[in-house]
Amino acid sequence: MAKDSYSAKDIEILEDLSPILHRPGMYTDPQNPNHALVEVIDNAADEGLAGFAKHVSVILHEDGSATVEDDGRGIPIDIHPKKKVPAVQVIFTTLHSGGKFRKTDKDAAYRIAGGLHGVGVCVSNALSRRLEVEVKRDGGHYRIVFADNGQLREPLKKIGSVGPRDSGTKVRFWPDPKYFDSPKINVQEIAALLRAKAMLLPGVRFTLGIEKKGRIETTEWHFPEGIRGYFAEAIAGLSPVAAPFFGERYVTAQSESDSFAEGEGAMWAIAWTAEGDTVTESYVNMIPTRHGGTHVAGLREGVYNAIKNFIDLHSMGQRGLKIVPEDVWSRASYVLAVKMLDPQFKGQVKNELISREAVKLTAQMVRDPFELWLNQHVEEGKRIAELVIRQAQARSRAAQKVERRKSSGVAVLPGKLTDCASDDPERNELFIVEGDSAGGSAKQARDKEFQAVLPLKGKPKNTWQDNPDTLYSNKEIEAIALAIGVDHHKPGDAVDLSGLRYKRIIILADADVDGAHIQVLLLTLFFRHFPKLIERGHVYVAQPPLYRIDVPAQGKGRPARKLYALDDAELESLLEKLTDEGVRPGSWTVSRFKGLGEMNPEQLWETTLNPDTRRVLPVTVADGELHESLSIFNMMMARENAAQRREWMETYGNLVEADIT
Ligand SMILES: Nc1ncnc2c1ncn2[C@@H]1O[C@H](COP(=O)(O)OP(=O)(O)OP(=O)(O)O)[C@@H](O)[C@H]1O
Repeated sequence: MAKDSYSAKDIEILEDLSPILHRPGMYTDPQNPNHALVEVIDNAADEGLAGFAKHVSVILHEDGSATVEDDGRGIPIDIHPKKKVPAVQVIFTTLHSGGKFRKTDKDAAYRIAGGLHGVGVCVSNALSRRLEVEVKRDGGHYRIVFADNGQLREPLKKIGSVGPRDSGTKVRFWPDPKYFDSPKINVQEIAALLRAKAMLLPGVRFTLGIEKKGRIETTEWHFPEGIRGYFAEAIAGLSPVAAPFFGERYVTAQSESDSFAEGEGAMWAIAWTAEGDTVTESYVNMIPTRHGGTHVAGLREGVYNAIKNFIDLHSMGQRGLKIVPEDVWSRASYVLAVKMLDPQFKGQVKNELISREAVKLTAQMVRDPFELWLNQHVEEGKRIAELVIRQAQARSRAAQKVERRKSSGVAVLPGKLTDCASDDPERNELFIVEGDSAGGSAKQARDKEFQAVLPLKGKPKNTWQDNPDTLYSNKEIEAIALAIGVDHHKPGDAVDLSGLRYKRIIILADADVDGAHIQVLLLTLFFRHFPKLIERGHVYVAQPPLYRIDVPAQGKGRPARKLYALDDAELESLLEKLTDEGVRPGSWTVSRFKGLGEMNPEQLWETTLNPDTRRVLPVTVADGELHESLSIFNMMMARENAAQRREWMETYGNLVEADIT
């Protein structure tokens, strides 16, 4: 349990404020003030998660302001040792100040929490005309007020006394309309959020009051049965083919895991329906992840493996019919709530989880209990399996149709291509890889089922000037065209893409100068001779990491970790973050990958190939901008444009960082 001597010394500072007002879009969703309110609610809920708050109340006032009150420990008000002002003032005015960084310490003020960057309420304060905080703790009732986008208006003052056990925080703020497209808080979204938090924290009462004509109408959410009651309401109206499967599993001191820390794990509810919409909700440390992420990928993986085993065990499979994860997943409705020490989200709005280890964590937690459940509920299991098999049949019929169409214009596939097993172009991916050695690693690491590899020998030709008639005289270029199944064309041509053999064509090159050159040459080929593939979003560039960081275990509370960084900037910020977490600088080892060939298959799979955990950049052009991109290519790639190119480099060259290692 987190310690309860939570005070100013627990509040650490990483950086000074102000960037929020310059670039609000980087810190908040400018549609409406919901995100600013959610940050305040998340803090109150984190007090509930840490075991202190029992009631969180939200009131939306008629004047557009909102109040959030909790009965947790109260924000510390003592003088901050570094800043020499009360901690509560530091928290609302200093970016990256908070009590949630230190995860390694078993008695840190918060171990598992939705907050992590120490940015949240600074955003709410900076984007407000006025913000008032009241804190009750240690027998005193205190108040501090900010105004005009985060300026201190009334310093912290004791305004009364309270009983020794009375504690908590109350924040009221008036969003500044000039930062939002609409100044109105979206009530439905807040209600859904509080409802979900009530399900995730069955011991905490959540209420939402709406002020109308001076009176407050209050709704309360309470799910004594937690996720069961909540999920039953969520799927009411759908008819699942079998009873929902509920489960909950966390790493405990006894069940020591070598990859995960005590308290990490997941809770879930899942059911399958033959038709209708599906419910798909996911949370990380009680933060809703509207766009899902790696934890959802882990649930999918765990559930897929369990069902596949069940189908094999009960000999329900059919010859030649392959079950793929999508068959299991497309009709699943679920609510998933994961707890982890150190989640990484895409951006401060936290809509999507990107922590790679969440895939393994969730899959591990879910798989065994689900297999067990299926085998204890064989009838239910069979009905789910039948639905999955029907999905697989439908998918395979659709793919066969495409295959038949394709085989009419038979072309021989290039000998260098290591193709995938699946015939379904909707799933399949082609990696165009630099060099035979990297090609070999990619072949070992890939999922043979849907990932094909085409290794290139050395640098591909610069095809900018090539005449379409002679394009294929270069064997490498011909191999690419044959593999993808689409003929070269010009912008604006009516192109038949029905022969396209892969939905994604991914350029995979080393993260160095040669790799960048190869990327440019291949992009030149696609932009110049296969522009439709770019317009339709089929071309991607893989982003293999440049660095690997091995972080040793931090006592019993935190197992050893393997982290990856894309470039120097990411490496620097990762190391800073580790230091903030309390990891001793220098206790980690950083290794630089010299090339793709240096990664072992498992690393290459995890960082670059696995769709759930890899990083790839889609190559896109905005509508109507293809011609502009082409003219830049023309300047860069055409032989006769050397003078123009030099001029461009003299003007913009300083913006390009040369990698000269
Ligand atoms: N209601 C509250 N009760 C107790 N402490 C609070 C409360 N609200 C904020 N705090 C303290 O203030 C700190 C800063 O909060 P803030 O919202 O700025 O960042 P965070 O929650 O740490 O991270 P994030 O930027 O991801 O939201 C918290 O870490 C916590 O220590």
